Amino acid sequence: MRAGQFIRQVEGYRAFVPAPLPPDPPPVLDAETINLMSRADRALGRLDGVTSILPNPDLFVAMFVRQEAVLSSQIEGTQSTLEDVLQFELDEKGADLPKDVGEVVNYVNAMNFGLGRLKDLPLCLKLIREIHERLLRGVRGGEKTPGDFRRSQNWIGPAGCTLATAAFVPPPVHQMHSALDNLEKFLHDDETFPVLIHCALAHAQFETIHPFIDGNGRVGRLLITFLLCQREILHRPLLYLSSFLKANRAEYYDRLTAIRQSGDWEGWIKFFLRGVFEVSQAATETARKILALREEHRQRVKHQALLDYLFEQPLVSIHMVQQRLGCGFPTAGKYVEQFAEAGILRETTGFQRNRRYRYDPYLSLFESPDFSPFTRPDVDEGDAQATETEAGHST
Ligand SMILES: Nc1ncnc2c1ncn2[C@@H]1O[C@H](COP(=O)(O)OP(=O)(O)OP(=O)(O)O)[C@@H](O)[C@H]1O
Repeated sequence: MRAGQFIRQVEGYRAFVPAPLPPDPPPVLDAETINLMSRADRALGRLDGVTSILPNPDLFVAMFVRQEAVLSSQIEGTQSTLEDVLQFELDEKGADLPKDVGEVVNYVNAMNFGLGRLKDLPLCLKLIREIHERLLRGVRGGEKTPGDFRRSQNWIGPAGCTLATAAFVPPPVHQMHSALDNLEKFLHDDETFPVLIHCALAHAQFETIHPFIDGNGRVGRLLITFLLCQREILHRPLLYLSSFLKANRAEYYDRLTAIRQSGDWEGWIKFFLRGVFEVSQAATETARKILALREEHRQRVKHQALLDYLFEQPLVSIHMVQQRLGCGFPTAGKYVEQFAEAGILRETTGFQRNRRYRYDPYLSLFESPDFSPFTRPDVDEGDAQATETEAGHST
């Protein structure tokens, strides 16, 4: 078959062994696909463009990465919010924080680590393992050999299913290694396909290989962003598909399944391109709103360095402001008070000491439905039940 073969194992179950990439015959790029690709390319270009005109783009990337990390961990129904993550960064001892906030913080660290490594290492299996190690260190799945490819058979399916009843059994370990070697070669091939098709193929193949006991979804999504940055399509890591994949989870899983069952690479590619377009549009819109907000608030306050800092860290204490601005505590307190009077900061504790302030207008941009506009009434948590999967592994 075009995408690979289901091979019966001596134990009785059937594992899927993917065919090497690129697909043979290659994906048919019909008129619809070419249109979708052109729309997605343009939207990505606009996103890259809008960030390049921001006075200090790195300030904004940080919020996108945090938001992505929250959404990414919520794909498996975890509970962190963006505010939890910011709170954690403010004070690691926050008592009421959900346990999985560590998972989100790891995601941010893994993203930054990977981007740093890409400066001197191509996207390869070694780097993928290093990213996985950082992603799972001390969190959900952390007991499952962070940084190591699996040494046993795993499977995907409804909670409690077995190898025999799994929705999907990835390749056995031996074939997994050959498939990974082929994927690595494919990652280095920047000539055969337009970059977005290349990303679509690489992501799906990675999920099919499922080379880790846990964390395959998170690493597979990071792969897309890393590929786009490495190929300099994006100059900053500003495309995150988690919100789209979460909102369309049932279709996402069905499209991956259709590649294996009927070799339908084309359907997957269209779905992926639609995601890139929608996510890029939404991110561009948010970047524009942030830019407008910044301009508006620049008029209201004198201390621009503090304003810049708030775009990076929208929950602050006076102590943090003092450290960042390198001024005395009373001076920092005075600036913060001015920002509160200007309606930019809001005190959240009600205490006299150890006060915390929140940059409400900025955070609300990330909380608004426009930021993740993909949730549809027909694709909610309940709806995903039929196809929701959980990875398992033999011991
Ligand atoms: N039927 C399926 N066929 C192929 N891949 C699937 C299927 N169902 C789920 N997947 C992939 O497996 C991923 C989940 O794998 P795993 O649990 O190892 O990753 P995770 O990072 O822990 O979870 P998540 O992606 O939910 O955050 C999904 O994100 C999806 O990419």
